[in-house]
Amino acid sequence: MPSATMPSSPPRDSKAASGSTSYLKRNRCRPPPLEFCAEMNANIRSNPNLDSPYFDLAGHLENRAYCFHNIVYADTFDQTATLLDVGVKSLLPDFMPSPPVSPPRGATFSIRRGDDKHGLGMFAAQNVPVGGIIAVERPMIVVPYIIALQSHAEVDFYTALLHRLSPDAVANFMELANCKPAAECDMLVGIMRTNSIGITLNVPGGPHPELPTHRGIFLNISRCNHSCGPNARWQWDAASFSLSLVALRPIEAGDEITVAYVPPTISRSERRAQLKSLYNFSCRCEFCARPAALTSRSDAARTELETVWKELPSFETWCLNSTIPQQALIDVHKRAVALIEAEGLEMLDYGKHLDAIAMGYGALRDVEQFCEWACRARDFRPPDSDEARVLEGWVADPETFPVWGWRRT
Ligand SMILES: C[S@@+](CC[C@H](N)C(=O)[O-])C[C@H]1O[C@@H](n2cnc3c(N)ncnc32)[C@H](O)[C@@H]1O
Repeated sequence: MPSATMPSSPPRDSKAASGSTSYLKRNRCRPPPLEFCAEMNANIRSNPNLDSPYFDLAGHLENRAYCFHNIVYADTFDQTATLLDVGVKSLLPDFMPSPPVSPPRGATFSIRRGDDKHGLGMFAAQNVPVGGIIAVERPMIVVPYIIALQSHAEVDFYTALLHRLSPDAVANFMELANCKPAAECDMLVGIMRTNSIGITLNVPGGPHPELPTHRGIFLNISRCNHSCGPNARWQWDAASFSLSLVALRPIEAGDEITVAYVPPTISRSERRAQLKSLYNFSCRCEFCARPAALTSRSDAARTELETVWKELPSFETWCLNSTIPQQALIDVHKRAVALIEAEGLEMLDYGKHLDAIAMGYGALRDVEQFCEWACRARDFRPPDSDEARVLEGWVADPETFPVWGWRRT
């Protein structure tokens, strides 16, 4: 039953809003019932984001104590309300520094309704080049990815976290989408599950590799709808506690900005099943809407992209072993580039494939092809990035490429 009593106006000068911490009693972290542990263990072990194939809830809970804590920033008065493991909190700095990147001047996006009935979405307000920053945002709420208490307590945490934020922030949170039916969970839990984005904090996991992994709510970036061939990706910077939204393809003013909610290399039917179970929608992106005849080709292309790196010789091996055909490396990367472009999957190592092709031609002393592919690799990077500068230098003088002509013939 939905039961959240919303904090209508948390006092601005309250203890909560000042960033001080209040510790949850350790005895609340006692292991929950066995069936609950077994269910959590199975979920966490199979979650690729957590990389914890041996997760054990009881072990994770041992000595775990949480605190509420407001993160404050050097460059803004905004605050982030967090629920953190006490040990994790003790490792974070008092003030988070400014983000390493910032979006260009002027409005870069708007949040509005599109034509395709996905509810609200994020739309580009100006043209954005590949690698361009669309938005940079601090989270409003951060909680551990695994809150190691019984699920019925979750709503109490979210209510307490909202009490630590301004009334405007709370109102904005309450307007976020909720894809979960009331019978399944409380509204606050539904909003968290619909909108939170996985982030990793700058703390060691030690015996609990899942410990640094958290979920964050970002009021603007959480509005991005899903596409199975997204034109943008998230880039989390743990040092400044900021999330950037980066263009994967040139985006024109007015285009919808999309990200991938589920791994794009699984088949169309698996993607749709995951989206339905996690976010309760039937995907209507342009890739899902392709005619059925193209679906099996698309599934095969995505599977091939997932395995491509495993089947490749390393660049060094290819350089030094003349029995490996000259084109063996370059052709495989070119095929990957073609598949990525056809499937709209620039999020899958597109830049690394372009680099590898340029490097292959550099090792073969092919000036023309080297420059062509190094330019493509450069153009995929943000214009003022270190990577773009290095590639630019090689294009200007190919022989400065460190392994120029290394391929044995
Ligand atoms: C994180 S919210 C995204 C913002 C949301 N559209 C809103 O109005 O705030 C996720 C929800 O957006 C909708 N959505 C996102 N991508 C979609 C897609 N490709 N096809 C259909 N619905 C989509 C679904 O209702 C999903 O549960």
